[in-house]
Amino acid sequence: MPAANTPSEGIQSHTPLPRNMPVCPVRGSVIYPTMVQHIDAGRALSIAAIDAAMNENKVIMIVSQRDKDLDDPDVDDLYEIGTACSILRVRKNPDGTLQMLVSALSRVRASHYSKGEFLRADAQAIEVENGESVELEALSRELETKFEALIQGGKFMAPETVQHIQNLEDPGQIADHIAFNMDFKLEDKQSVLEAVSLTERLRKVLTLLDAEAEVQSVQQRIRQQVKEEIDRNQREYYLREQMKAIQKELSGNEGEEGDEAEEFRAKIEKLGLNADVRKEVDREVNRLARMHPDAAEAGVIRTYLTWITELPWSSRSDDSLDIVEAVKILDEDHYGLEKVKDRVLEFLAVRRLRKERAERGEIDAAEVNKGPILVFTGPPGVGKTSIAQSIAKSLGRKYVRIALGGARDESDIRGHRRTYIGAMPGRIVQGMRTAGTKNPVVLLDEIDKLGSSYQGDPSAALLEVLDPAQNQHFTDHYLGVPFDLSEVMFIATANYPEQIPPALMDRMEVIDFSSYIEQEKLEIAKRYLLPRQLTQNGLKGNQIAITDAALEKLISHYTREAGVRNLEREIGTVARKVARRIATGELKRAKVTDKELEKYLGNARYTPEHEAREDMVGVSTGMFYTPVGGDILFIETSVMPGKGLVLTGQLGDVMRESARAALTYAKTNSERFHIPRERLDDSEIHIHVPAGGIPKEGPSAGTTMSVSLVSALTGIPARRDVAMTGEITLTGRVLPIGGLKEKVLGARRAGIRHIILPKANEGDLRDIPAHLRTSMTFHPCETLDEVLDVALVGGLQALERRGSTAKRKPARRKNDAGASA
Ligand SMILES: Nc1ncnc2c1ncn2[C@@H]1O[C@H](COP(=O)(O)OP(=O)(O)OP(=O)(O)O)[C@@H](O)[C@H]1O
Repeated sequence: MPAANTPSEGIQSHTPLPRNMPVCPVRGSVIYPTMVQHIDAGRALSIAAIDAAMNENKVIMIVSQRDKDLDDPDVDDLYEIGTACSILRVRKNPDGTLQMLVSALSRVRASHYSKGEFLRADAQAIEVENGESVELEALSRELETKFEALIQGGKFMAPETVQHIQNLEDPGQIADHIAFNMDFKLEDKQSVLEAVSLTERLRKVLTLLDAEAEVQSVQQRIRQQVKEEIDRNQREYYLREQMKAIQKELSGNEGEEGDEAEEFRAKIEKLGLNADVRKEVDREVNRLARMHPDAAEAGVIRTYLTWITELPWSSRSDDSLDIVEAVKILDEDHYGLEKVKDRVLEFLAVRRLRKERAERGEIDAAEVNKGPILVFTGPPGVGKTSIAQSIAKSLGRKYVRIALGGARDESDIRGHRRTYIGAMPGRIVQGMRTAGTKNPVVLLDEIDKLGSSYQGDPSAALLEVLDPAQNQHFTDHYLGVPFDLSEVMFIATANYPEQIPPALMDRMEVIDFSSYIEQEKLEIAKRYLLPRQLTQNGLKGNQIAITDAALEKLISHYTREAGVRNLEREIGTVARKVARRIATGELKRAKVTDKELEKYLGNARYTPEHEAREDMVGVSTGMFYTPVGGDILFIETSVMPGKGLVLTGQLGDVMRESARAALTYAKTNSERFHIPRERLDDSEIHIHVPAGGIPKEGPSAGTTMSVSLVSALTGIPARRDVAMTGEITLTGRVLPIGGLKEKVLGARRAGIRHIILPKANEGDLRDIPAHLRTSMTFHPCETLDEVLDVALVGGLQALERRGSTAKRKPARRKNDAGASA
């Protein structure tokens, strides 16, 4: 410890320092011994201190204030360690501020500050410890190397400063100068000043340089990355421009093709594609941009991109789930169909509740659309398609119909891969394009007409379309990227639900539409079809009146259908003809009565089948069902000399088997029915089912055949007012059949009042409108004996009675069908 207050380092080490000196606080910087520096002073407190120092021995303590924002620092705001400086020169600026040039003498520690007009300090020079020389040497070399590396690495420092530092020899000075010139934080600079031991000071500066080097390398890495990115962009831009120029040269036209890719890019930008899809699509655009516009491949890509840009990737319509409104719309567009409407409304109500729960966050949004797919089944023209349209209308959604009839390959649903010439997306994606939103109502029409072939089963692909767990990522082969179908509401239609592939059926809920009876058709015609046809044909309501009788005749004599499609067409024809007569001035208004119908539509096209005129031997009345509705048919049997069973009338295999079963039954019961053995053994039995060229199939004519056969063999006539249906077994049991409702409606239309049906079908009678049910008599039967009891004139008793008379004379026959027997 020196006895006097002698500077321990510095240029004027011989000059003793005063024990008390004025203090000039500085902000944000630290001055180290041996430096010569300009200091600007503007604050009154600094100016006063400088003045005082000049009047004393020109020594002043320069010290940093801890907070550089303080204008008038107090004693506690100053660091304890500062630098004693000798003032070399002071210059007064015109604005009253001072500039002084100081030479830093020594690190000093203030043991006490006092504040008056300015600050003063009792300060003591700090003895610097040199430390071990080898270590010092090592540290000092390391410091020089690090500093140089930093400068080499691009750290900016004025060249003359760098040179000055490199010329210094004293390690302490080197450390000080580096600390002064680098942009270290104030606390770090102060800590270098406060480091009393030289080795500690060097270590501190080394650490700070290390941190600086770290920052520098990160900076460099960032710079490099930015540069590479810019380079790549520039390179791509440059290449693209070159390519455009080359294409322009080759094609001789003004760069349209480059613009084409740009146009696609702009459209794609707006589609809201997810990242994966976007990547794939961008790749195709880039390929297109690189290609000659006339190249065949370019055409393929162009078509692909057009498809992509026209699909609804993110646009959707808002659902309106207002049930009251839905009821209104369904009623407005459709007569009757109460059960169907109820089910549709329930379905909408469930959706609405689910949507509300999803909005409250109680269930996942994806759950809203879950649930069975509705499938509307029933004959053509009963309103399946049009009610689906009304559902879309009431939901405020777009509507598209996708025809599935005849779809035989997987590619019909899923499209062809783009490698095929003329490849196209499948019907689903085509439908989505037509819809233009991602949440339309999609009607999958005729789902029962899906075929299958060696090229894959379309129903498997359809399964994916309808499965909520999979259809979010439905992949069409042509698009090659997933398309989200999860928001679509699918509804299917089918004429024959039993022909829907079972796997699909599992996911569906059947809503059955049955055929209309005459009365319903009349109402639909009056309320919906007629007004619509009038408008379509430019007629006003008062220009034409069609009487109810005319409409009834139209229904019975000009159409034969379960629905009302042909009826509408025929009404349209009448309306058109009337319109023509009005337009030519021939008429002002027309009244169409049933008598006049022929004038407009020509001769009646159908004569409805009516119950037979009388009870006949060998002729029984059956019922059948086709897609156009139910009707009756007659089965005739005649027995003549000869051998074997002859069946005519375009009968299918199953129906032929029914006939054989009926014969076997008759044979096994021949004794009971008093049928002579020789009549069975030496006769040709001919069963004929008339009614033109209509092919007939199915087991349900079993009872009718048996009645016809037994009647022909026994000579007991069958009742004309009884129609029947039912499958039979060899032992004479009666088994259930399908389509009962349609069959009964058909029979009723033909004027029949007694129906024999299998006991097991009794429950189906519920589907028949009550007013029809009460006006008819139903005979549920379990055995053929019961059937014969109802169907034969006189019932089973007649058979037994006949036993006593048969041997004497054959029964009198009333018709020619059995005449030759
Ligand atoms: N109950 C009804 N009320 C009013 N109009 C009806 C009703 N039922 C059917 N129609 C009308 O009959 C026509 C045919 O109906 P639609 O096309 O919906 O039949 P469909 O059952 O879908 O037949 P397909 O199975 O052949 O597709 C439509 O114009 C429809 O508006």
